[in-house]
Amino acid sequence: MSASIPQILDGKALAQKIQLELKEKVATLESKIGRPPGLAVLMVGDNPASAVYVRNKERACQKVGIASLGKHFPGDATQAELAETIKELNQDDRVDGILVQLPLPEHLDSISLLHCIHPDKDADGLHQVNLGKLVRSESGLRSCTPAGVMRLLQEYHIPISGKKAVVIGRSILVGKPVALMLLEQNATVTMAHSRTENLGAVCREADILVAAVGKPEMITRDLVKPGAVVIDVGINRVEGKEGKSKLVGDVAFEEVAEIASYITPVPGGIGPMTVAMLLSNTVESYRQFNTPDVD
Ligand SMILES: Nc1nc2c(c(=O)[nH]1)N[C@@H](CN(C=O)c1ccc(C(=O)N[C@@H](CCC(=O)O)C(=O)O)cc1)CN2
Repeated sequence: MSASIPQILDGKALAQKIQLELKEKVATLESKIGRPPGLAVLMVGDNPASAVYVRNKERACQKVGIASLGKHFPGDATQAELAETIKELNQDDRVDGILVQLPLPEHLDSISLLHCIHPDKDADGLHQVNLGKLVRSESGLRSCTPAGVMRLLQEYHIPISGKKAVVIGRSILVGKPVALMLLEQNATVTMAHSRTENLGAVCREADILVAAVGKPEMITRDLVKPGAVVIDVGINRVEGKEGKSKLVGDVAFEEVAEIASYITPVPGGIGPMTVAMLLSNTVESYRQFNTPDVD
């Protein structure tokens, strides 16, 4: 099946809708709980992209009524300093969600810091307990970008059960959890990566193709089955016209859009959904651990 007019999966619009719903939920819960939900984003150093994402998260928190209780550390902050701060935030009753903005400077061990976060406050869903729950299909906090992908597919009523899904990329942040979430919805999932032989043939099998490789416009038209649903998780800053920088995904959007049935844009696709799912996780922890009798 080929599709000449692909439907754009509008993550920006859906993220705004989710934020409005969360705002109402927070207003209702706050009157019962007596304080707003709190999210602590920990940022280390001055990575310019991270600074943009952290600012986006703080602005989104403000819109929804979540208190931003984050901290910005200098680039030479130590592992012990960060671990200590996370332990304090674990004990802080004003804080419902904690996240460590990635990537961290190279001298820090991100995995062991992620594991310092209490699993109930793990707004990023990257703690081993929450990843383990995902493996078992138990309810728990789910990582934000993969959860955003699934929510977008759900919103557009895209069938998943029985479909062939190919995920390119095997990171803990995106590739592995999104593959598990697609599997949970009964897709037949293949994970492709840098060592995959005949990547083109593997990709062309996909009814749902998720690109999470971090290589600008690597997925070209010849790698996509006509009629496929194409989800672009990549966010790459490249040089555009007149030396100005621009954002592109891992998918060559213009040419792939000619044959896809649905496609996510960059910007405006999965990026805003990541932030929406972070807020949703924070509000869910706030609700769950402060109103055990409220459904
Ligand atoms: N602890 C985490 N670190 C990182 C994550 C994560 O989920 N948890 N993901 C990415 C960055 N990220 C969130 O932190 C993120 C990336 C992009 C966007 C976004 O809204 N993008 C916009 C464009 C924004 C721009 O102008 O650059 C879009 O795609 O429309 C939000 C969050 C790595 N680190």
